[in-house]
Amino acid sequence: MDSRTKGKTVMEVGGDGVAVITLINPPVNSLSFDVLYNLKSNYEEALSRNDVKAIVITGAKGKFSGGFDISGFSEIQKGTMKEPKVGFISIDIITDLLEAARKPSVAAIDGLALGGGLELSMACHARISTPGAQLGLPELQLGVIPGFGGTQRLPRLVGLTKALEMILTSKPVRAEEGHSLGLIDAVVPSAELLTTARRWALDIVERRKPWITSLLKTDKLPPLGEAREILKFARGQTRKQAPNMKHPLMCLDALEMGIVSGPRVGLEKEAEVGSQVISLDTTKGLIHVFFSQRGTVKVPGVTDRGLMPRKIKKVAIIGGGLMGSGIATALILSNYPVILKEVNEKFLEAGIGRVKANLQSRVRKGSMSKEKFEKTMSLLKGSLDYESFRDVDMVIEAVIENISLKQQIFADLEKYCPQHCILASNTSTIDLNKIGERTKSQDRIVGAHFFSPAHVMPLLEIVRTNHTSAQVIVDLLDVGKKIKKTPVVVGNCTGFAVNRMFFPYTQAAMFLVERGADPYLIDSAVSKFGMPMGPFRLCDLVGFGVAIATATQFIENFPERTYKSMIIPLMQEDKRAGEATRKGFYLYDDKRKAKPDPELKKYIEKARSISGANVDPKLVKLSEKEIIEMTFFPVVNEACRVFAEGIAVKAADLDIAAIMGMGFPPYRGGIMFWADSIGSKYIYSRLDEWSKTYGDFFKPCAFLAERGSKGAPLSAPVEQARSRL
Ligand SMILES: CCC[C@H](O)CC(=O)SCCNC(=O)CCNC(=O)[C@H](O)C(C)(C)COP(=O)([O-])OP(=O)([O-])OC[C@H]1O[C@@H](n2cnc3c(N)ncnc32)[C@H](O)[C@@H]1OP(=O)([O-])[O-]
Repeated sequence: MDSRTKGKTVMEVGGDGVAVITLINPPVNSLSFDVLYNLKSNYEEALSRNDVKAIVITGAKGKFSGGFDISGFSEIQKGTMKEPKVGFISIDIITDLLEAARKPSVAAIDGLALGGGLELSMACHARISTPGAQLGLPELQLGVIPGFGGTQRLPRLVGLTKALEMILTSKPVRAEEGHSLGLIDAVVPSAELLTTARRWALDIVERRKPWITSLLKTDKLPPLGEAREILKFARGQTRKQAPNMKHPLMCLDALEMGIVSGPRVGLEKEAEVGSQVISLDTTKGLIHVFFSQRGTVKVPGVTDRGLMPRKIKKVAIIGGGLMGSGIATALILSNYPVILKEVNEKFLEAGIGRVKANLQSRVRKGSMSKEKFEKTMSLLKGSLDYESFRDVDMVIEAVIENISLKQQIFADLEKYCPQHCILASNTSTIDLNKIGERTKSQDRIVGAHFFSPAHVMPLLEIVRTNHTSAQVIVDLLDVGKKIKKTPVVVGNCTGFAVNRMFFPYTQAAMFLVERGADPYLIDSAVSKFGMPMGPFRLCDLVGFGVAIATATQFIENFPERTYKSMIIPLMQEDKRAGEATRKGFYLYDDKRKAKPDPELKKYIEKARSISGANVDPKLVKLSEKEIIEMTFFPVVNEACRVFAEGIAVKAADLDIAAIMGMGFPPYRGGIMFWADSIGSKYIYSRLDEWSKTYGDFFKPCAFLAERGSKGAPLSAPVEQARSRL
């Protein structure tokens, strides 16, 4: 392969008259323009050769194709690549050359056919797949739409309702389901895939199998009136679930056009819309997230040293509380044998009970069988001492945030665990150097910061100190992957990356309320912006105990920029501590439904009188845009500090940390990406102005001041960061 080209296809013509075209573009045989143009010329050759009767398309190394090369979208967005004529790939090549050819084609699908990969296969005249292969159109998840004919062919092959489900949820189906849906013609073992596909192709030539043109099928489509109703419902749902995104509705437009005016017009509409969506801001954000998420496991100086992860055969967890039991659940779900240690029988029983309950809820929902439940639970053993720790490869401490307790635990661990054992702490705020102060094992001490509930939340902050060895990080990255978490490697400091960003967010909200802003309007504006809930609803959910404990750590460590509000402590004093007590910023009914509480005013007024703050008429009447700026620009400011200090190595890691740890909307690309879309100059000027009026909480950090003064992007690499790593 030429080093400048991205992928290719090769064609081999067999003595049976079947030309096998193989897509080759590791690792997932994505359809780059090079692959697509190669495919076109192979196809033209196959059609012109007299010794070719039929064509089979397949992918190299057990994968059909992961779809269009997503980096192509980024290049089109940046203007470094020119988009081909609208419809050139989907109409000229895939429809007019491939599907309308006078020689039949069969797709031989191994492993996966996603996005453009599945679309290419749907233009073939039959599809043979191996068991378990994944088939899907996940384009909406990336902010684009199925643009190689998927909006037209999928409903014609599987019916409108199923096609909408697959497209709108971006979820793939397995080959077996694909077979029952009519998407796949036969499922055969891997070893028989090519021979079956070849034979099938020749059978089509000989008219022993039907020659099906997916685009012209109509039998699975509902009558027009019914189709319109189904689409209307889908639009309503989409508007509700993704109110800030245009591309899903644009995708539905293309789909509807094909049903109402015929597939050719539908294809044209799809091509037109497909080209338009590439430049949407939300699409830019989602594509950035796709690559950033995969980039978190690439840690300079760690993962580029050729280290192989060691096998972790057994894990011990200390503490069976909410976090410890959640972590244990995540591990046994991925087949790691786990020892759960507690201080007494009662706590141990409660911890194991929590793990059980976590799994039972899966059984209740039907996502886990009873047998699997028993098998998974059998991986968990309880313990009251360290004797069983003698052969563990990793320990995760998850006890309460108490430094001396943690120091004692780590000193004990050093005595009982084998020399190679990784000693991890799930602390969310405490300095890891302090935790390991009483050991000589600093090189194997690392933070494994999970988010609650640990078996559900997708993020794992891996915290390294100056002493943590690269091998330990590589090992933990591997565990993270196996338990299906997105790991982000960060440096050691109070709050690490996520909690440091979270803190100014809630503080800004408290500040605004003390100055007269309406908390419910703040929550509503923040939810509309795309957060799963506003800061006040979130405080209620997390509970005021946690909020106060975190605040204490921040006040101690960053006093100069902490806004000290008494609202939460005052409510806590009155035993309203959030959702668990049914009262916090909201009142909660039996079904945990939140409703505003007029009594809240009383606490706000009291807090205001303690802090000496005055109602500020300007802040009482903030627009939604201003609310977003005043709550999120302080977050950007803190993210800049985290980046400048080298706590995060890449700005993109902070984007992922914000999305997966805080719930920042992915279609805004993450905190730094979003900030850059607004511009450092503007953010700096707003914070600077507020800091002059309202104090140091808003004061822009030196990094932001420097970049803001030049209007430079905040996400550009830090040249000489005072790296703590
Ligand atoms: C006009 C166009 C119309 C068309 O309808 C649009 C599309 O098809 S849109 C596309 C619709 N398709 C999709 O949305 C599918 C997107 N992909 C996936 O969902 C998963 O990657 C997949 C399930 C395939 C493999 O999961 P896994 O085994 O956990 O592995 P992994 O996830 O870690 O990825 C390994 C490496 O492959 C890379 N890479 C992967 N796919 C692509 C791609 N299409 N392109 C480029 N690169 C891609 C990925 O970046 C990573 O690179 P690196 O340098 O090693 O970091």
